[in-house]
Amino acid sequence: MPPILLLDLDGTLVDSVPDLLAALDRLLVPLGATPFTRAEVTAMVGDGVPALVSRAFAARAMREPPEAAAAFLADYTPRAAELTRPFPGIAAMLGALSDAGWRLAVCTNKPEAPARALLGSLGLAPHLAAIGGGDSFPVKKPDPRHLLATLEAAGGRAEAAVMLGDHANDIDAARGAGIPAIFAGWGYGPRTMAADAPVAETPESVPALAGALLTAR
Ligand SMILES: O=C(O)COP(=O)(O)O
Ligand SMILES: [Mg+2]
Repeated sequence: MPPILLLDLDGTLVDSVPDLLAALDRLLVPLGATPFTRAEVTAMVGDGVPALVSRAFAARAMREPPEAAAAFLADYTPRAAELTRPFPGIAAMLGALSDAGWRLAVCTNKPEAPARALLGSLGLAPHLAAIGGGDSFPVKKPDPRHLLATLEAAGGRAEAAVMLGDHANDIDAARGAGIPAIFAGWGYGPRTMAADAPVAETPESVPALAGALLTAR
């Protein structure tokens, strides 16, 4: 059984805020909202698309139409990779982990369709044994069962797994699943979200840190 690294997507593998911001502007500006800033949207990411859309309407003190999240998703999904790119060092990190014998899987609160579209467009999908989206299972992070279901889909076991993420949802889900976590210091979450998890300052430092967490178990 190879070790498996569970990877968060938004704010960990990719800088997706530019496309999320553009899609929010396409939805809300025609309704009268002022455009969003990067800092605003960065703070709204982490709990999936319905939460993102609700937070955006709330931030502009606007009533959210019932079909808003579905409209956002229909527009965003085919355009999720227009401005979104992997953070510097991510491709090399995935290559180094594969070379070191790690199996890789994405566990994201982003819905599965845009997650797959994005990972495919950016050429990252071939590295992955599974993609567990925010709507792939009945639960999502911080529920530990989202990690465990993704692990099962990837053919991994919690005893040989490590989680890498940039949000309290990632750290809490990993703790609940009994899986050691690494906090992505380059991502969107403030450092306080790391809680007691070790912080990787760069993707380059992840393979050694993940290896140390695995052998420390
Ligand atoms: O879509 C979100 O809000 C967060 O996605 P993530 O779990 O990949 O960070
Ligand atoms: Mg994230």
